[in-house]
Amino acid sequence: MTDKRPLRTAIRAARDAFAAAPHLPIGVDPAFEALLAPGLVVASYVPIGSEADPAPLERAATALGCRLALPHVVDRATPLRFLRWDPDAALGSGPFGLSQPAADAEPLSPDIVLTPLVAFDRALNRLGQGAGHYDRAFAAWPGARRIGVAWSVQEVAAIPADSWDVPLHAIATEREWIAA
Ligand SMILES: Nc1nc2c(c(=O)[nH]1)N(C=O)[C@@H](CNc1ccc(C(=O)N[C@@H](CCC(=O)O)C(=O)O)cc1)CN2
Ligand SMILES: Nc1ncnc2c1ncn2[C@@H]1O[C@H](COP(=O)(O)OP(=O)(O)OP(=O)(O)O)[C@@H](O)[C@H]1O
Repeated sequence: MTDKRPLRTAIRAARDAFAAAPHLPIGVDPAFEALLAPGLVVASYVPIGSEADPAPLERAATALGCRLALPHVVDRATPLRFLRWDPDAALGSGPFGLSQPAADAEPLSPDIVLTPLVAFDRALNRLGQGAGHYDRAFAAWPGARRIGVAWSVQEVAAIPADSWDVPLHAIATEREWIAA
């Protein structure tokens, strides 16, 4: 397996520089809206640092009657859970600087997973934080649509993929919707 750490370091730096300058928000493509329907569970995330902000996609989802969930993590080793998120409810603080619902919020099974990432390629491979939280969630909910959310500068020529890496169905950036 290739060492993914140098790539993470380089792309995090590019992401920090991008986010520090004026930029467009993440776009809401009609192909994303076409996935939405009343009652579906859309798992989103609260960005940390310079991560892409999925808020425009969350607004599209709630406008079309979807319910929102957020990941809840305990530590690197424990699989994440998706817990119900009422956008009016206060969030607590979790590990890694995360904001997340209280541990006793209702667990939900996601239909669509808005997925944070460090780097992506045009073959829809994704590189994450290295804890395997999303790779394990994708294995646990194979029926969910996996939508990466990223700034365009996070694109690389090719992600070194491992056997457990699960490709995304599409990626939303501030410039384009990338799908197979
Ligand atoms: N916003 C957000 N929420 C998320 C994730 C994520 O990547 N982004 N996760 C994705 O799995 C899960 C949390 N898992 C995480 C696992 C490891 C690290 C981590 O090692 N962070 C680095 C700093 C990263 C940076 O500088 O950008 C660290 O703490 O050293 C973060 C989150 C669920 N929620
Ligand atoms: N389905 C799985 N079941 C158990 N462990 C897994 C699974 N998928 C990945 N892992 C473990 O997670 C660890 C991290 O993997 P990797 O470096 O590919 O994470 P990543 O691409 O940064 O993704 P993530 O955002 O999901 O953390 C690896 O040690 C791997 O063994």
